[in-house]
Amino acid sequence: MQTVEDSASEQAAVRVNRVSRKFGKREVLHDITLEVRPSEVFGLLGPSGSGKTTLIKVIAGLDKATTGEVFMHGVRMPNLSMLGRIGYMAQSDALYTDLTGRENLGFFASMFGLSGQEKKRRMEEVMTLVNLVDAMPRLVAAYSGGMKRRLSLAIALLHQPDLLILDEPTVGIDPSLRRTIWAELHTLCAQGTTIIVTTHVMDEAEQCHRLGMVRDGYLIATGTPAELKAQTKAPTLEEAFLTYGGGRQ
Ligand SMILES: Nc1ncnc2c1ncn2[C@@H]1O[C@H](COP(=O)(O)OP(=O)(O)OP(=O)(O)O)[C@@H](O)[C@H]1O
Repeated sequence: MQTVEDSASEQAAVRVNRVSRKFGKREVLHDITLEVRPSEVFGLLGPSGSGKTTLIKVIAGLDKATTGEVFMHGVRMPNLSMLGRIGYMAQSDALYTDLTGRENLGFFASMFGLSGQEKKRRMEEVMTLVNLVDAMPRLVAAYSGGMKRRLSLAIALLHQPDLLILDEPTVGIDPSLRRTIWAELHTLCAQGTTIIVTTHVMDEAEQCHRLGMVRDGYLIATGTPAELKAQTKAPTLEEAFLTYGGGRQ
């Protein structure tokens, strides 16, 4: 049976409804409600330790809210078929370092149910995207930090997810490749992918369609970068953040 909440959530790619998360007695997410619209890049902006990773883990179904709920296209999460439509890239790379890049990709591609020509084609496509084709035969142990990030991103994209959740995807990646990756995120978005990305870098936050500002486990503001600056009369997002967070009188 559908509840009123469920039907309201159908408009949103993701709806987070009054989510709190406690670790022991300590609450690190406080009553968070937000909506991510289909085909937008939604950024979660906040300093280290503010709760961004915890929130996206709850959204991705990797962690459970203590109270509250998450819906994806109106379906209450976690839901097995919806989980298969999510691509998740964690902050620390979950890679097999004693395998090559190609072997890592092949392993995850098989896990996602890809096989034959399609598997080969997708592996080439995602590695071209992150500029790692030449490194495919090399052991991941010999990759730099940035290369591992790019391989992790390639893996998250393999099964063409509807919802891509990226935890600080461009840490350790040089500015020119960072631009390429952001351009690709916008292309994916234009093709219908919804993207949630965490960042504490202001110039990346500027590239998101909408932002949720997170501080000390509270969602302190949501809006487009332009709206957030206009509402606070701040020239930069950083100043807007400080204004919302109570850092400026
Ligand atoms: N498994 C856990 N057990 C206890 N506390 C935790 C756990 N995971 C996260 N926390 C705490 O929750 C708070 C939010 O952490 P979280 O990793 O979500 O922040 P973040 O904004 O993603 O930070 P960063 O940008 O450094 O990753 C922190 O105070 C952290 O210590």
